[in-house]
Amino acid sequence: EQYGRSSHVYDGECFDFIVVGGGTAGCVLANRLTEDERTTVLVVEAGGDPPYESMFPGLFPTMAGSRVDKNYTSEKDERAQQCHRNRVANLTSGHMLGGSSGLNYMLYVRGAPPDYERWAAAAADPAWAWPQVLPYFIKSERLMDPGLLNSPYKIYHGTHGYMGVAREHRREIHKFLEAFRELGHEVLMDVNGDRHLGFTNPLFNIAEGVRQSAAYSFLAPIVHRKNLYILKDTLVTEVIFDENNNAVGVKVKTQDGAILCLVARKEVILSAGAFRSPQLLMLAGIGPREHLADLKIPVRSNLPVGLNYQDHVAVFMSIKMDKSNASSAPPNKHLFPLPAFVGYVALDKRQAYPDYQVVNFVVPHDSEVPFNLCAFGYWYDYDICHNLRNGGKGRNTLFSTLNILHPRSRGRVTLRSRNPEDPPAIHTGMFSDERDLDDLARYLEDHARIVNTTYFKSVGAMIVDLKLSMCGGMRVGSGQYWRCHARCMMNTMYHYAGTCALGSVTDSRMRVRGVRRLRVVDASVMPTLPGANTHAPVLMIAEKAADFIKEEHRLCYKK
Ligand SMILES: Cc1cc2nc3c(=O)[nH]c(=O)nc-3n(C[C@H](O)[C@H](O)[C@H](O)COP(=O)(O)OP(=O)(O)OC[C@H]3O[C@@H](n4cnc5c(N)ncnc54)[C@H](O)[C@@H]3O)c2cc1C
Repeated sequence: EQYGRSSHVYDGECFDFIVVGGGTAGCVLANRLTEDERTTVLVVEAGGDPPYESMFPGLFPTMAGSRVDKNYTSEKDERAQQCHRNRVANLTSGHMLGGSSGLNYMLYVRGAPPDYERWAAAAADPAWAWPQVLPYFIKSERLMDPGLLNSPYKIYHGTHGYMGVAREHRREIHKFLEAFRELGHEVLMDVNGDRHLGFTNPLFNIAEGVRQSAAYSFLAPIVHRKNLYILKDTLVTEVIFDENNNAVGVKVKTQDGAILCLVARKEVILSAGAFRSPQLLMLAGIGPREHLADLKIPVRSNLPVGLNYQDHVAVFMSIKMDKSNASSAPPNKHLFPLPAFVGYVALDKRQAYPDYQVVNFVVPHDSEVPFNLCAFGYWYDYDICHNLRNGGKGRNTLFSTLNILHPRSRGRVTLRSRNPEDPPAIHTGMFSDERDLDDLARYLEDHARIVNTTYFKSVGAMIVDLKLSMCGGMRVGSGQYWRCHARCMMNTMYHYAGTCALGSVTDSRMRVRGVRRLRVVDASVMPTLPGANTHAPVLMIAEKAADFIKEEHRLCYKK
C-alpha cells in the first residue's frame, strides 16, 4: 500500500501530462509536476510495486534475473561476451515503480565538470554545463553523513531533498585505502565536490538501512496527491499523434488485456529507459529513415534514434590476500553486502578527471557474494566462477570491478518488429572501437600494481588465476594477458544510455525534434556517458526537465 492502488482510468480520459514509465526519471517527474495542484499527471508503469527485497541493500545480489528484472539480452556479435554462458550480455533492467533504481547497486556519484561540458557542447546550450547542473544534483539529495556535513564538502550537497544519501563506516576498508595512497593516489573524503581523482569511502543511495529507490524517495511520500494518477502493470504500446504532429496521448495495454487510449492535454513524456524510449519513438515513425523503411513504418521525423548507444564496459579482477579461517558475521540486510571502496583513476596524472573507476569489495574467505555475482549476476562460464572461488580458498580477497569511464565504442538499439511487446534488439557495440580494449587492458595492469605495496606484500597478495582457456599460455599479469582477460571478461556496468541524445534526437530541453508536445527524459538523452554511475545523473536530468516543463507551461514553482 506504500504506493497506493493502481488508478482507475477510463478510455479517453484526459490528463495534463502523461509520463511513460514510472522508473527513476518517471518518479522524479511524477513528484515535481504534481507540485502544482492544478496540474494532473498520469504515470504509466509496465511493472508493479517494488518487492520486499528491493528495500534492503544487502539483498541486491538476489534481484538480477528475478521477476522485477526485464532481463534484456544483447545481440550476439563477434566480440560479445566470449566467456559468458550464453555469449550475450545480460542487460538487467528494473521493471517496477522506481525502475532500475529499485535493483541497482546504489552507488551515488555524479561525475566531473568536463563530463557536463561535453553535454553542453552536444546540446549547444550552457544549461548543461557543470555550474548549471550541480544545483539539480543538490536539489534531489538529502545527505545524512555527519562527517561530510561537518566538512568543507558540505557546500556540494543537499540536505533537504527527497533522496537519502549516506555512507557506511566499515573499518575493513582503511588498510586498503592506505595501500592505494602508497601507490600515489589521493584518499578523498568525497569525489562529488571539487576533486575527482582518488580513492574514497563511497556514498550510497542507502539511508537508515533502506534502499533509496526513486519510488521510495520521490513517489511514496506523495502518492496521496489528488492530481497524481498511477497506472501499474500497464504497457504503453503507442504514442498517439494528431495530424499536425502533436503528441496527444498514448495507447496502453492493461494487466487484464484492455486497450485504452489516454489523452495528454499538454505533453507526453517518455521515461521508459534507454531501450524502450527509443523503441516507442521508432514505432511512432521517429527514427532513422532506412531502418523505419525496413519495417514499413512511415517516417514522421528522420532522427538518429537508437544510435549512439553507450555503456561502461566492466571487467573484474580478484586478488587473494591474507589467510583466514574465521567465520564472518551473519549477513545484515540493512548494509551493503560487503565493505566497499571506490577509486577514480587517470593514467595521465595531469588530467583532472578519471579514465577508469574501480569498485572494490573486501571479501571474507567464506563469502559467496563474488561467486554469486560471477555465476548469476554476470553469467560467466561456471568454470570461471569455480576458479574464482577455488583460487581464493582459505584467503580473504579483494574483488575489484574496473570500468572504462569514457568509452569510444557505440552500439545501437533497433526495432525487432512492429510489435511493442517485443523487446528491441540491443547491439551493445562494446569494443567495436578497439582502443577501448587497449585502454581497459592498461587499466587492469595499472590496478594490479597494488600487489607491490607494503600491506599487499605482507600478506603475500596474488592475482587469482581464473584459468581462462582463451588466455591459456599467457602469464597472468602480463600486458598480453590483461588484454585477453578484458576481451574474455567484458561485461556491462548497466549504464545504458545515449539512444535519444540531447542535441541530435532532442533539443536541449529534451523535446523531440520534428514533432511537438513530446519529450524524452531518462538516461537515453545523455549525449555521452558521464565518468560516473548513471543513477544520480538521471535524477538530475529529471529534476532539470521538471523545471523546463514548469517554465514552459507556467506551472507553479517550488524551488
Ligand atoms: C543492475 C544495475 C546496477 C546499477 N548500479 C548502479 C549504481 O550502483 N549506481 C548508479 O548510479 N547507477 C547504477 N545503475 C544505473 C542506474 O540505475 C540507471 O542508469 C537508472 O536507474 C536508469 O534510469 P531511467 O529512468 O533511464 O530508466 P529506468 O529506471 O530503468 O526506468 C524505466 C521504466 O520504464 C518502464 N517502462 C519501459 N517501457 C515501458 C512502457 N512501454 N510502458 C510503461 N512502462 C515502461 C520500466 O518498467 C521502468 O520502470 C545500475 C543499473 C542496473 C540495472
